Amino acid sequence: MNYPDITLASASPRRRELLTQLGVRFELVKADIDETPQPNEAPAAYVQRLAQQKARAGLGLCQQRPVLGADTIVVCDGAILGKPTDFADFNQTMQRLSGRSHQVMTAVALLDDTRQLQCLVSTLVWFRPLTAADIHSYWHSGEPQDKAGGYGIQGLGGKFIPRIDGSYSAVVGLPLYETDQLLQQWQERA
Ligand SMILES: Cc1cn([C@H]2C[C@H](O)[C@@H](COP(=O)(O)OP(=O)(O)OP(=O)(O)O)O2)c(=O)[nH]c1=O
Repeated sequence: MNYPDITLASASPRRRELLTQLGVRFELVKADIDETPQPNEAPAAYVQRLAQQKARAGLGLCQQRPVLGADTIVVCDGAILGKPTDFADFNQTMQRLSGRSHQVMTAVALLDDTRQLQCLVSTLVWFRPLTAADIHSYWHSGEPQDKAGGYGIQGLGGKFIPRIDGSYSAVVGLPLYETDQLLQQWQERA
């Protein structure tokens, strides 16, 4: 595939692996941004703003390549469930997700000084009912700590998930189909 060479503005090993899976040639920069939601900011607006800000922050650090930034959030009843701050926070999140469905939103932004392309992918994820023992042992596995919503579908967390409706790779952190489309669109209009 004829993709542009890009910069990935991300510290996430999952995003790196998914982009490699597509066969994209990229360099890495780490874009540190403030992830605080604005007052009354809707989840879809928030996740798109963060993806753009990560890409923008990367622009200053790269050598004239388009920069890709992405953000993933877990949304339940309109509330954004971020990375767990401690066990109490994680426990609350798991109680909320237990035995029902929620949304995972991933936004991707691809930009340089003159152009910007972006997409938003929303996936429904179902959790089976969780016991207190499930929640404790999952926390102590060490997996939830750096993950939006406190779980990883690609890891141990997958055993709680009987079904999804949408994009598996988007839940992990970077939607393969939509990212391919963005990169192709970028190249076509280069
Ligand atoms: C829901 C879910 C999230 N996640 C991950 C994807 C993201 O890496 C992380 C969400 O946090 P993000 O803030 O989107 O990303 P990040 O901080 O890991 O990386 P960066 O901002 O540098 O690109 O949670 C999974 O790995 N599996 C899952 O099932």
